[in-house]
Amino acid sequence: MNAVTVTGVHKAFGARTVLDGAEFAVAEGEFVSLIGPSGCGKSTLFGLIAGLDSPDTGAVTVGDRPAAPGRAALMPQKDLLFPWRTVLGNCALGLEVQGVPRGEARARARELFPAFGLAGFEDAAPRQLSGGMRQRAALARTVLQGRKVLLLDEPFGALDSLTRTEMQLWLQQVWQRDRWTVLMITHDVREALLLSDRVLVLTRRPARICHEVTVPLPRPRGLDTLTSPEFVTLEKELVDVLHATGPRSSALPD
Ligand SMILES: Nc1ncnc2c1ncn2[C@@H]1O[C@H](COP(=O)(O)OP(=O)(O)OP(=O)(O)O)[C@@H](O)[C@H]1O
Repeated sequence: MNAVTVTGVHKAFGARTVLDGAEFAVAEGEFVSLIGPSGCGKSTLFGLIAGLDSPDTGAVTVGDRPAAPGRAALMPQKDLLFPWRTVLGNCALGLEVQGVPRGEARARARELFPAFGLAGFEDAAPRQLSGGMRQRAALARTVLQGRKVLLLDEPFGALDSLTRTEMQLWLQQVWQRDRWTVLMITHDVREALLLSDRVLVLTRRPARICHEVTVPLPRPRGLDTLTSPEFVTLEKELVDVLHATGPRSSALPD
């Protein structure tokens, strides 16, 4: 069974059509990246899969049921850690909102801290964390919600390139251990290829999927993967497709 199925989805906000026939499926345990021009509708698509909004026409299913809040866990672009809660309190928040008693929620969150590189920072305030640690905390909070599907909206977009590479390798490692189904939005072709089983390219707005790349590179992938001939060939293919999707950003007004 597919973990996510998007079928013939159209979505408009007023006169602005954002998605026009978006269609794809993600298998259980698969890591798929979405890449496309700025403003083309990627976050809108995530909102539909997270059940925060509905398509005008078409269907979105998560597992065997229509998308609805609580079926997929969304990690938004900004980490949204509450400054007045400790790191542990922030990570446990999703569980507490689901009604898990506070002590149990915190105990379950605490278990993740070593693998997420946060051990020793349980009682710290979010402002005491580095950018990479904040993103790992936000991801821990997302994972702790216990959903089968994770929607990661540019999780490393704000990080410097060294931290970003470290985080990519770390994410691959925890994903290989736990095999969540992941859909990740990124603007970074190398990040998409390094982490994904498949990369889907969206057109500029109104968006649909215009290209798909399967990434057959063996895992675990490391820094040497980035310079392998297979990787470089796929990178060129994706860059060429992205350039062909249109010269102007979809974020510009109509
Ligand atoms: N709730 C809304 N009401 C009106 N317009 C919206 C709404 N949400 C998104 N849009 C518009 O839909 C378009 C797509 O936005 P979206 O955030 O999905 O793009 P994106 O591909 O995720 O962008 P980026 O790559 O820059 O993050 C934009 O033109 C945006 O202004």
